[in-house]
Amino acid sequence: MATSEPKQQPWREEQLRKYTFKTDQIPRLPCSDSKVDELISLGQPVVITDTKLATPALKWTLDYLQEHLGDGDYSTYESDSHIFRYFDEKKLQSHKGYSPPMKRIEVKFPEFVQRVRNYEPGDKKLYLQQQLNDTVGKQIVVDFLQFNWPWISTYQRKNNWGQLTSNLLLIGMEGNVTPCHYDEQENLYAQVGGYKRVILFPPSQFSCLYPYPVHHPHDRQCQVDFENPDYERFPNFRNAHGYEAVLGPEDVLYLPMYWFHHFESLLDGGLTTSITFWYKSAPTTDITYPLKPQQKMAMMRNIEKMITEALNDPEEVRSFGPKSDSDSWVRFLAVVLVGPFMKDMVLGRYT
Ligand SMILES: CCC[C@@H](CC(=O)O)C(=O)C(=O)O
Ligand SMILES: [Zn+2]
Repeated sequence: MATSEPKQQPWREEQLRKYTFKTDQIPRLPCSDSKVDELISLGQPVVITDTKLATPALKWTLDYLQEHLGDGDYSTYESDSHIFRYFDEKKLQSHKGYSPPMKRIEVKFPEFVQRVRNYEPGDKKLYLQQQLNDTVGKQIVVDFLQFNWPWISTYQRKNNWGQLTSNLLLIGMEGNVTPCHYDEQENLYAQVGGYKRVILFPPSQFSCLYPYPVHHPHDRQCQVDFENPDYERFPNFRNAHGYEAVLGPEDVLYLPMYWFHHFESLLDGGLTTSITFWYKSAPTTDITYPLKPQQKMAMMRNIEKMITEALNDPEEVRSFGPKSDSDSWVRFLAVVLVGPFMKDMVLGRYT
């Protein structure tokens, strides 16, 4: 009997960036496997195959999209490096001195195509991140309506998720990195074109990942530079342990709310196309103790917001450095409540 040839891996190890932490594999299961339902209901990540979730989008090449997307403006980030760290433009107001490392521009799709195709080393890198809305051409609407909505609605219903809030079309250049961060919504992430590596960390590793303070423009984004970790400021990063997978066309990743994630388009892998399906989370019904790590993260966010609003002066909250000699609440809280909850909230983030 012919032995089944091990499936030829369509990418090479050297296409993955090298980091200091160890990782295990994210489970990869066919949608027919009942374990998929179990993992999603437990809020555990899983790569799901054979869903046909966004099959019509497999034909969304640059030429096809250029022909059918219409002449709307497309939100695109340009960066001097391969790093595309999200920033909240509304929070830039209270951080006058801070200039984010990338810029959001609005481009017509043909301009995006032209810049990507004529890219030369040294040019700014581009990452199109556009919400699919009613400005798209009718062929794209036809494709969109043919997504496997019955399948995805099953999970929305089974897990009591709220409404579908948005579908983001992501078109990235090879090597682009969306650095580690968390989101506050459930995400079924459809990989459509090219190969993307995803590295996840559970909410329980909050203390290893040091997200920016809530009022900072990089709220929810990790401060640790994975390519050059500062172990002085972020000693606990040594204990980070990730879960990873390389997503290919038709793979769907269930990315649970509050799970930290890093995405990279493979080196020398060409363009990547992905579509996110973000859902509001299920309402919290019964609070059981001990609290889940994601509930503690939500609590920390509320405390940080409360303190910042109460003090009404981000300077007082920003850091304990010698310059802020004010007897700030955060200093008081961090000294008085040195339990793990406050330590995780404060150390390496406000210190
Ligand atoms: C703007 C969204 C980017 C995406 C990661 C990536 O594909 O680069 C992500 O972080 C998510 O789907 O949550
Ligand atoms: Zn995200």
